[in-house]
Amino acid sequence: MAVFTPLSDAQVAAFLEKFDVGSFVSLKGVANGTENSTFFVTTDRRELVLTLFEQGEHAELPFFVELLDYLDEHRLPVPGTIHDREGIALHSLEGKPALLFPRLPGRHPQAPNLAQCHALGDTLGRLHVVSKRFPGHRPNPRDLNWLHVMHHKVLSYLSPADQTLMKDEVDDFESAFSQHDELPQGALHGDLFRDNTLFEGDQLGGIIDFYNGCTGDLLFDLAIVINDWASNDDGTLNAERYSALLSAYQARRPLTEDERELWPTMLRMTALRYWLSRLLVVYVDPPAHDLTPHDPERFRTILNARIAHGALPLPEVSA
Ligand SMILES: Nc1ncnc2c1ncn2[C@@H]1O[C@H](COP(=O)(O)OP(=O)(O)OP(=O)(O)O)[C@@H](O)[C@H]1O
Ligand SMILES: N[C@@H](CCO)C(=O)O
Repeated sequence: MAVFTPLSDAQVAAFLEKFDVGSFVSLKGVANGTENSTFFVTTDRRELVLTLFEQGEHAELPFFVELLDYLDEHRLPVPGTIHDREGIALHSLEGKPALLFPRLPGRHPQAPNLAQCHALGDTLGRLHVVSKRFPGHRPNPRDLNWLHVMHHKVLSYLSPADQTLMKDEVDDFESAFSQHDELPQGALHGDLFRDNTLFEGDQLGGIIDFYNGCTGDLLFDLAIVINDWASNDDGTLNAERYSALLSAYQARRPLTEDERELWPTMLRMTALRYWLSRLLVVYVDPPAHDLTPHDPERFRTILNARIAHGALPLPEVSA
């Protein structure tokens, strides 16, 4: 149950009075989610989501508000924050930072079909086109520097073969990236897994959970998406989902020559990023709550598959 800070109906009813969203009708804690307390709130006018921030750098919340509002203004399907009557989005409730959002329609796809992959590729391409001009700045906290520093913390928990695998990969990434100029930059979602999207049928109703949002290599975001959305159970790439997603993405933003060259490396680097972050949660910095952590093995499998088979060819960009 991902409600770490319970709220009463009366508290939420009083909170809503600051906003022009109608009167409180009901409140329901949201069971999924692992980081923040999330509630579905119904008023006599609309459906809302109330999020209390339980962890992380609260100083970074204004960045997330600006990013969500910027993307919402550019007609991306994201929950732009709801501002109160004085224009303020970020509030405090029960001593925790609090944000109010529209509730977006849809469900997380477990096994995305090709139309859903196409829809996600198209929207991510549009998002990256507009996010290049986003004025905010938050360096990617899970970039190669982070991998370099943090992988040392988990080595002692790994088999000798996995230690070698992880060290060799980080060396390879450093060597590959040092041979290229800076890749195209912009704002990233930073964690665009299936469970951070909402679909109604084949229609993408929303992209949520921007709390890994940052600025950096756009290719990093795309590689995270491909590893989660287009991997088979054995970690190999699923050619149909891969092609549907990347064709749609590249119709909006064709990859540059440097990005095409670094693509197989970026797929491996983002696989290792999740292998490592999940290992850190299991061994080094377990959360206070008892929710089951995500399985690190999944991303070791994906990494090994990328090493064994490389990336599939990128689809041709139609002129
Ligand atoms: N704007 C929204 N519209 C509809 N549903 C939402 C919205 N925001 C959050 N949710 C629902 O609440 C759940 C938890 O939200 P969120 O992913 O932001 O929480 P979290 O604790 O950061 O979780 P995670 O483990 O994914 O990091 C989502 O899986 C989704 O079902
Ligand atoms: N999407 C992340 C968890 C949330 O950051 C993972 O699958 O490890």
